[in-house]
Amino acid sequence: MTAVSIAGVTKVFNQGRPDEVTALSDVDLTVDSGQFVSLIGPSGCGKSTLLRLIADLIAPSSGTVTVAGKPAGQARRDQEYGIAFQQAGLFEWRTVRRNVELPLELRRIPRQQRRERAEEMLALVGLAEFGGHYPAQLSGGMQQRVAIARALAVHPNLLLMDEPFGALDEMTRERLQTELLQICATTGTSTVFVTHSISEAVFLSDKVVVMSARPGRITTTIDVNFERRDEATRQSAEYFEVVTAVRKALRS
Ligand SMILES: Nc1ncnc2c1ncn2[C@@H]1O[C@H](COP(=O)(O)OP(=O)(O)OP(=O)(O)O)[C@@H](O)[C@H]1O
Repeated sequence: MTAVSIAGVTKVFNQGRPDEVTALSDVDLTVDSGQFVSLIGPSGCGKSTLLRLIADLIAPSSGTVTVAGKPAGQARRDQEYGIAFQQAGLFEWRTVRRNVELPLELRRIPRQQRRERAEEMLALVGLAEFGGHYPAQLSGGMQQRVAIARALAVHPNLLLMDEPFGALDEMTRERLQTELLQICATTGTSTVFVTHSISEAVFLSDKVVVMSARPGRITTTIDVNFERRDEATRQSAEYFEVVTAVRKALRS
């Protein structure tokens, strides 16, 4: 089963105006079910634009975007995906639990069921004790975990993440990477993950998609087949080999 299929997609902003920008040109990408795919490339190469097209927050100028076998707009209406961005984007006046419940409220899920699902998701991200806290009482890493719990609350088949760990220190970031992999393995969620970090992309992904700027294109796709992904992986020769391959692809 294919989670995301992008075929011949071009995105031009401000078409026909002096400030016209071709953000993406003729992009093809397939994300298989359960696969973890990272998008990496220089600033302005269209990573966020590609993610926003998958989420149907913007429409392509040409080409097609299919999510879970449906046109992207239908997939959005059916809430086939969850989104987490660099800023956790929590509502300060809502408790952690009620932040996680929000997408369920929007779906008109009954209160009891909402509460149970929120507790389940908070346990999954290791925050079972913090449901009654307010976001300001949590560290940045904990807030990011709440955002992930919220994105997963509707049990989406697809998770879209735009530099979700960008604002975190290195140690917290590595811990959350490991947690995210465990969550994806437990839930079978497919993930499209935007990052600037080569090491993060390599550690997390089944496939690293390298992009170039002006116009944004996919230049190289690197498959990653580690048997395990743990602290030892980060020290292994095969890990450094893939890191080097991605770095070379980014340079060329
Ligand atoms: N709404 C918009 N209107 C006009 N131009 C836009 C819009 N959104 C993005 N762009 C342009 O499209 C190009 C790609 O932007 P995008 O944000 O996708 O890049 P990115 O790879 O995610 O960058 P970064 O790594 O810096 O976050 C850039 O040149 C940007 O200026």
